[in-house]
Amino acid sequence: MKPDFNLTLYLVTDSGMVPADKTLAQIVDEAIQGGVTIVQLREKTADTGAFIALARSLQKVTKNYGVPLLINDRIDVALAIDADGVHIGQDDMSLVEARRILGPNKIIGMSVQTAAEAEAAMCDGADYLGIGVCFDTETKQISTDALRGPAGVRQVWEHALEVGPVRAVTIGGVNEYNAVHVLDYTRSAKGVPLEGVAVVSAIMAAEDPCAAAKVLRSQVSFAMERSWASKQATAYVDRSAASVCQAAAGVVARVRATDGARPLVQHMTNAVVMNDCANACLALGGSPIMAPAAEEQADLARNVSALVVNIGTLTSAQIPGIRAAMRCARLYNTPIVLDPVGMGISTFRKSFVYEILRDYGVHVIKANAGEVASLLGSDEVSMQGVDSIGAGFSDPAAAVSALSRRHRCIVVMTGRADYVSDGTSTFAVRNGHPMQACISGSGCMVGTAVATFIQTVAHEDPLAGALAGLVAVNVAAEHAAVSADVRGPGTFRPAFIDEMHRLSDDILLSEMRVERA
Ligand SMILES: Nc1ncnc2c1ncn2[C@@H]1O[C@H](COP(=O)(O)OP(=O)(O)OP(=O)(O)O)[C@@H](O)[C@H]1O
Ligand SMILES: Cc1ncsc1CCO
Repeated sequence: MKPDFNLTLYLVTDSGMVPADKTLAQIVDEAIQGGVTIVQLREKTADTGAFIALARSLQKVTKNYGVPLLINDRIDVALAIDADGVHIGQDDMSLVEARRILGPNKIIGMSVQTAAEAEAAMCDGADYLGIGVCFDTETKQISTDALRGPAGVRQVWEHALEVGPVRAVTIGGVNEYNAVHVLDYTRSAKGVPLEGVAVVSAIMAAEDPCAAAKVLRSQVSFAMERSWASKQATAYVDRSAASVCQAAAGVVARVRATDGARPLVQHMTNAVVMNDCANACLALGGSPIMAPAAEEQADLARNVSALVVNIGTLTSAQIPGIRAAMRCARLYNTPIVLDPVGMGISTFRKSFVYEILRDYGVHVIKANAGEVASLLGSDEVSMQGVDSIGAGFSDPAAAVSALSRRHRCIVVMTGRADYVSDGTSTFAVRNGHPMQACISGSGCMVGTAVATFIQTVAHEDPLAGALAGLVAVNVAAEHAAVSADVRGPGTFRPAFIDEMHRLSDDILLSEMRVERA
């Protein structure tokens, strides 16, 4: 009988990464203790005799734990040690040939980069697919025509699911920082996840392979059981406006009730709005920090409740800090709110936003209509600098829900009317005041407010968290605009902060104007 196998955490070995004071077998032993569920021995240069000896030494370890051992490429080595199976690439022996030699009781996996390769491998009887290359690595460079990043992996995976029953992992640059993003992002439209991730250097090159495997295993479990994408998969609920408003008011009540335990909101934001966003965060019940240095992100990240990434005044000097902040946020599963300010105005901004969405992923995109159009690759809405101009989308609800589905995140689109979507439920929000458009940064403050509130429900109900932030700011603006001492934008600005400070969940619930879109 073919052995049972579990693809949750798949280790591919690399002898070149073994330090002088250890053996490959020791590393594999430690990695299995940390949670590796299947091992592939990959040796590109070893002579046959040495390869077989190494395979035997690993087999002692894997057998001890009941973990399957697969041999990369070399069917002869697999036969010599009676391994559990083989993993073959597109340039190796054909799958049909391998199956003929190994028989029905061995596991045969195959590397695929395209939908056509996946389909062919399935038709030839592959037991699982290794879909890659997810991210470029030193050991594997993606071929120029292959699809890049988690979006490309998702496309291959969705096609494979249409072909028939299939099991798969993704491989290429996956590590403890991006595993949850990769697994969330690659879920099929119907929510079916890959079974796990395959890693090389994240474990092989780790100082402590057992600890590295433990973190990776817990990240995979998080993606399977606790992340919002995992819940979306089981409970795709189309919600009523009343229920989501109630939930949003509840979020505001929770944040404002936590005396002394304010959520720490880390901002990598623009120089124009930094001060306003810090004060808005405080007024709403959060605790702001603007810490841009790459060097301090690891120290800070453990205590951060939410991260805002706003590219309004992006410079290349800021990029390493933003990358470090996002990496750390991902490790702790901290919600990330992206404000792609003015992204359409330059290739510089656009390519950084694409990098963010590909390499880290975000929990919320907060953008005006021009920025949403740019993200969708649509020319329906134009920008002038950082402002969206014109009448907006003819079907704004379709635009936000398409963007939400594409990036598996909540989308908040601001403007005269605002729209919020989780890809299944989409709402129009009719609060706010034209005076908001007369001050710079009112959209950035929405991003801050979303981050301040979303942390309490980040992976439970991010739609309610995002809505809470949006309506809190907009209802405060309505109050501020009519206060006696406001005579124009200059006096509106401090009154706006005052009203954020005075806000209560009762006021919000009675004044929210939210409807299904
Ligand atoms: N005419 C309007 N009526 C009501 N509310 C408005 C109006 N214009 C903007 N707003 C509100 O102002 C906030 C910011 O929206 P806007 O689309 O102007 O953001 P933005 O372009 O990102 O702003 P900025 O770049 O200055 O931060 C949202 O909460 C929105 O509801
Ligand atoms: C005016 C301006 N320019 C870059 S960022 C910013 C603030 C509003 O987004």
